[in-house]
Amino acid sequence: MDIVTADEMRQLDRYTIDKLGIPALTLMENAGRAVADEVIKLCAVKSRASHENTGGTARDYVNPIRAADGAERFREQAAEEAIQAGSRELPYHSGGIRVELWNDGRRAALQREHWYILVGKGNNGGDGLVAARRLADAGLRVTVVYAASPDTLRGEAAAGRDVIAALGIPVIVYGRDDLDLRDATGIVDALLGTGTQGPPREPYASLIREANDSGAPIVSVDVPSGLDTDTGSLHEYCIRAYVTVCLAYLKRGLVQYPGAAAAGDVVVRYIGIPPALARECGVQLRLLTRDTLREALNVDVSRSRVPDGHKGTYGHVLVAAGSLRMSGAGLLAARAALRIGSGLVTWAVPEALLPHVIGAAPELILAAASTGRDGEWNADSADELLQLAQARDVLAVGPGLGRFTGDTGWLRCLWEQYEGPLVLDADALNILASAGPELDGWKPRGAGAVLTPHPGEMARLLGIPAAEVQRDRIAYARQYARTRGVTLVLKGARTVIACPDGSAYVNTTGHAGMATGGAGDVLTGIIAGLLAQGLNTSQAAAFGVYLHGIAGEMAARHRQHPAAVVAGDIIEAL
Ligand SMILES: NC(=O)C1=CN([C@@H]2O[C@H](COP(=O)(O)OP(=O)(O)OC[C@H]3O[C@@H](n4cnc5c(N)ncnc54)[C@H](O)[C@@H]3O)[C@@H](O)[C@H]2O)[C@@H](O)CC1
Ligand SMILES: [K+]
Repeated sequence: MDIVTADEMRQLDRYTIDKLGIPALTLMENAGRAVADEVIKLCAVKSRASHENTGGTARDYVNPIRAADGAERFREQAAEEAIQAGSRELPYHSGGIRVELWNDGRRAALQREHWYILVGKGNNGGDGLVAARRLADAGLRVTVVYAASPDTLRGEAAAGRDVIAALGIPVIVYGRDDLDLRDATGIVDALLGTGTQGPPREPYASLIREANDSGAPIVSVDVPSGLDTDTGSLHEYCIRAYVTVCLAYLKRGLVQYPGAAAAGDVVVRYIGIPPALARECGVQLRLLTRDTLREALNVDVSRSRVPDGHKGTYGHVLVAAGSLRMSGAGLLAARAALRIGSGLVTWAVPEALLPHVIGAAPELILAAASTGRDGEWNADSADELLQLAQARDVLAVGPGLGRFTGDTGWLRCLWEQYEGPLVLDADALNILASAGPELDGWKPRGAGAVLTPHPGEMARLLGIPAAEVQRDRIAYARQYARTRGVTLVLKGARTVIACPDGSAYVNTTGHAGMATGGAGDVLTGIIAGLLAQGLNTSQAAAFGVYLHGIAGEMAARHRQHPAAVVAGDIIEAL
């Protein structure tokens, strides 16, 4: 699934209308139909909820986990339906008549619904007007609320306005007529879409506040009004949607927090814009799903092993991590590299640490590196590590490393002289950050490097505040990956994987329970282990992040609560 900016969406709209000749009105009709479909589905959930459990809300019946990885689940569900629809078994051949209008049983429930359709003056409002008409046809009570005088609507939206008037659907003009949303059983937010410029101005801001305060479930058209479509940050006034019906392609703001939370469940609907168009037009950002891994990244997600393989077939990882005070970080990374299927894993530690870790994981090969002051790492160990690394397929550096005198030169030596792929995490990233502009003089790496910063480390790498990184995670991750020629994994909810060629992926697996000490060290080990098994840096980073999240989900099920998950559980779930 492709993810676009508002600007890219406008270009794709224009191309579809001007070059392919699909009329704008057709796109708008499809968009409005998609919105009306979701409203009717929501009404069905609500009526089932009140039937099954008086006092329950619709929210109780929608699995909240869907919000976290909803897009993929929805897609899988759609695929299942498509397979069923394509079944070769013919359902009947009686020559009977099937009437596919609104079925009467459902109509009775729908007649109890009163939905307010909040309409802005652009095309987002136009989509809302189509939805209003279709919902009225389905039997719902519908009131259209214009944010601005209906005379200001133009083009297709104006055509929608005229149909609403001709049908006699009740209309309120905000500011001119009284609005009371207390009897709303639901609200469609068609105020602002991808054409939004800056924070919502009046009267949009007040309408957004009133809609949120009403407590009625809100279905947003395309994006919640008040969301920054390109970054996922929220303006002061922003709709809190129950469902967002996103049109044609996912928008960036819907897949990054806090926008992802404001959007509720996101449903992406086809409206007539060819799905392949985004990629043909150069869009390089995708949601990370099994399909993406298979099709865009060419990853064998079934992880098949050759029947006559031996441990050499699956690679040898060298992990340089852990110190006297933080030996566990190195152990977690090394164990994860084993559990993901590496043939062999060597864990290198300062000599002083070695006696303490013997036997910690009998499957590991241990190697001693020369020890510095207080038993920590020493800059002299670079040559020893290079020696060890020569016979190994990947070098992972950083978890629990600590800082030491001469560490910049030490890391530069590994960066420039080790010929295999590198994975850098934690203190290795802090060393990079402190190298500052000196980095420009480091030789580019042939075999590539994967950097796995959390927002704080990313902020240090860029020399900007962490809050600024979080404001536009996708842009910062891509910019760094391109300029430094590395694969960058920006961790956090909805991890971003940015590749040196400009392509990038947004992950949806995992959960907030994985915000626990050592989870990042496990990810480092997973990525290193996948590299050792022959994946390239983009494949290993993307597949590693995806699997790490799935393992976290499995661990949460096993522990019966996300908060109970610890890093070691993620390794066991692998
Ligand atoms: N042909 C197309 O371009 C299609 C567009 N579609 C819909 O159209 C939307 C984009 O439509 P538009 O480009 O007309 O833009 P919008 O409908 O998102 O909003 C633009 C309108 O809002 C006003 N506005 C912008 N920023 C504002 C702010 N901060 N406060 C108050 N008012 C503000 C502008 O003056 C303009 O009138 C999409 O999100 C989608 O819902 C769909 O109908 C599919 C086809
Ligand atoms: K909207």
